[in-house]
Amino acid sequence: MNIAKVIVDVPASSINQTFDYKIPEQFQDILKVGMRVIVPFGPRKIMGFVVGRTGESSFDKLKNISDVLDLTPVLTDELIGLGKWLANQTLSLYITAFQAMLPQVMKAQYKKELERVTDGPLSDELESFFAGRDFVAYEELTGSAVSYSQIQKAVQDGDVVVNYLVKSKITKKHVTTIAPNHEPHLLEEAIQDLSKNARKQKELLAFFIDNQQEIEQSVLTKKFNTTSSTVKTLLDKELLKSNRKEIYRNPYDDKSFEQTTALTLTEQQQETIVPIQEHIRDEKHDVFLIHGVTGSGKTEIYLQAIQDVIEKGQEAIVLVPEISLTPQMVKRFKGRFGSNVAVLHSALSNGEKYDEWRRIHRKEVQVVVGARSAIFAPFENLGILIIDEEHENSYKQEDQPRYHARDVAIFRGENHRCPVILGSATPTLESFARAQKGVYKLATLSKRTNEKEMPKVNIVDMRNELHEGNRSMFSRSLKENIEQRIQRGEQIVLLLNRRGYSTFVMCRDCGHVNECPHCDIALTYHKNSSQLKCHYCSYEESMPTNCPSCKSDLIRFFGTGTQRIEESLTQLIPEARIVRMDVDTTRRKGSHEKILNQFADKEADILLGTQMIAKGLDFENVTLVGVLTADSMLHLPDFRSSEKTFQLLTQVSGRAGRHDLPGEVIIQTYTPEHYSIELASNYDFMQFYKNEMSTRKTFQYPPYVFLTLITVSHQNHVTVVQTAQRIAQLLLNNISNEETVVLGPTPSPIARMKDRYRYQCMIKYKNEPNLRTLIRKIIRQFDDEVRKNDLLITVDMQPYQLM
Ligand SMILES: Nc1ncnc2c1ncn2[C@@H]1O[C@H](COP(=O)(O)OP(=O)(O)OP(=O)(O)O)[C@@H](O)[C@H]1O
Ligand SMILES: [Zn+2]
Ligand SMILES: [Zn+2]
Repeated sequence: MNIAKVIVDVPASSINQTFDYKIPEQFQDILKVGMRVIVPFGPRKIMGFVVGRTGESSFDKLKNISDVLDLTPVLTDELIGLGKWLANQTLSLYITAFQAMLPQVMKAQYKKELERVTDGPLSDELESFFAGRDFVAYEELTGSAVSYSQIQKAVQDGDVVVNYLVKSKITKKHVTTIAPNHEPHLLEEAIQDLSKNARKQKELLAFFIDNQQEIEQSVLTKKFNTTSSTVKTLLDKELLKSNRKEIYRNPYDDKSFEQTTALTLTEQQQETIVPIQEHIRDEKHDVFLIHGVTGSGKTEIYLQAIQDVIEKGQEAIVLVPEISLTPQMVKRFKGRFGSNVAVLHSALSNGEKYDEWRRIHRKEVQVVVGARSAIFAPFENLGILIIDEEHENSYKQEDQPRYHARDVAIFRGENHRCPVILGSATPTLESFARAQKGVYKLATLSKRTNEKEMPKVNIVDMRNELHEGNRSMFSRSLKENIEQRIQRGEQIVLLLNRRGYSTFVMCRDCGHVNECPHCDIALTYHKNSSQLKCHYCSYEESMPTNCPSCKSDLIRFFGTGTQRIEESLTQLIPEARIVRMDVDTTRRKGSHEKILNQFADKEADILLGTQMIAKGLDFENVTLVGVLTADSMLHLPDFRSSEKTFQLLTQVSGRAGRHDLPGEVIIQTYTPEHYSIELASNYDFMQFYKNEMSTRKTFQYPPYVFLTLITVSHQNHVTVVQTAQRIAQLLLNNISNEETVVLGPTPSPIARMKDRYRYQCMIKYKNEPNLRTLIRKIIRQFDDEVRKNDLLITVDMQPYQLM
């Protein structure tokens, strides 16, 4: 078995297969499947994953593995299988799938360097380039006096060689600790011997006479307001000793979480958890959909099911949407399971993510709570997988591999023979339809745990407000209610539904709109910097004073940003204390938490924000929720826009009256008669489900059909159109079912992005078993153009973002 099968780090479909390498003598005992290795590939050395070992190969003249990067496998057998499945499901490359399962820092970095291998003289330019060094980074060539042809010649002559290096980015964090090296009485003597001037040295020694334990060097120097050189002097004299050790970057101080214990479950919770517990006990797989209203105690069910799993010695993965990975959610898991929990989300630094991953990899924790990619946690004995807020779009990755975490969870649940739990107050139509058919097991929690009524929802028709002369963003009723709550010392959550909205700049005379020169989209106005920015390609320009088209100075910005709402709210209700939460105010690390703490400490009356305030938050003093414009999302070119509106309104309403004080919700809208708004105000999920299902049936959208989206992009408009047409034709000629529909090619909703034109084809089908094979075959025909001509073809087997 001295041959390794390796998936190499070359992202090209022609290389998407295993390559055989000989395992040299010195690695034969240590090399295991799932480890990363360095292998020669053409003239280069690159990273690869070992996915198998074998005794024979159909190739002779195998090259040797150059080096082994890991001491223990980073991919388990299960994850290797999962990676292959994922690549096939999403039509991506094996290497891309494997890399998606590991922390970012484990991706290899490649570097080229030039090495001087002759002692003899080189040309003058080369001598001064090497300047006495044997190795020089390849990048230094640019800007030097040496031409590429000179280098080429030196390489041909054998004077210089090009080395290809594989570097791993991984950094481990170390701390240095200091401890006394002698008994206290000896330190006492040492103090006597020190010169008068060595005041700091004496202080340090005196400290260690009383404290025999080790202390971090940085803590020590800070405590005595001194530098590391003082410490070094004492180390040199061997009075103190130092120790360097590796530590984990732990973004959470586990001790600071108040411990909680299991609550006595309500009757509905009990009915829900029993079958889940049976599945855990019997090691049986099934998917459970918990449809539970906001505040019905879904999280408590997760916690108690996980407790069972832990006691069995097994492991649990919990996915929560990125934006609800708030300190509140983390607190609930850390509060119950303490340091047995690893947390993975995007606000962590790459180093922190890597350290959390290693705690999982080394089996130092049994629970991981995280965003989408935490579904790949390298546990080997899973007892449960949970996806909270299963309707959230962030579970779908919008980049290769374009997977949905729900599918991965179910795949792993089958592997490990354990239950998968999907929870939501507003399940997706897809999941709910499966539960109705009995594919998933449905559990319903219709009541809040405290038996409180759901907050009453009032709809305000903003057209009436306009008729009666109120042109502000705030209806009279919302204004009065806000004032009343402030007087009572209660708090308010205000949601600005900003999707599909932006603050764009338009000329009032000629209607000119400032657009990005590289993308087909209006620029967004940013007040702080007085800049216009593109949200797709980060192009910027300063706010013009005159219209670029007609020179009029009546150029103004339109639309509604949270910042503007805050300003007009302050004018309207001067006594209101407002905290704002949106992408601008939460960019810095920790700011999210700071804003929420401020609000929890009642330093503000109003929490004003975008989607990110709609879920997960639980503040007992919030008695009013206001939605400023419920319909801004309804008219987007997306068949899910009604569903998303219903979900958002239901979620945000759930923030009110969660505790003793009764809650109320005010929804402002221009289309009060729309069923998703009306039914959300009655918390009528079932009716919404029925209405929406019949719409989907009429227009043939999921869950009645499957969709596949193929997008083509290129700088040249003609190339894009022709390629898209050819793809559409090939699809039409080869599909097997006459019910299958190929739509397009049509320009994508954003028809140009970053100077690239975009066209798309949509395939709607019920039964097309060979579609993946067919698409792979079609795309392979464009391989050359993709490689040489910078053509881009992307396939999404389960599109969510139709923009
Ligand atoms: N059995 C119980 N007895 C008493 N209180 C409970 C019980 N279960 C949950 N709670 C409390 O009820 C509140 C709501 O529960 P939880 O947050 O678990 O609900 P949820 O369904 O996850 O809510 P949401 O979907 O709105 O986030 C929490 O404050 C929780 O501590
Ligand atoms: Zn103009
Ligand atoms: Zn742009």
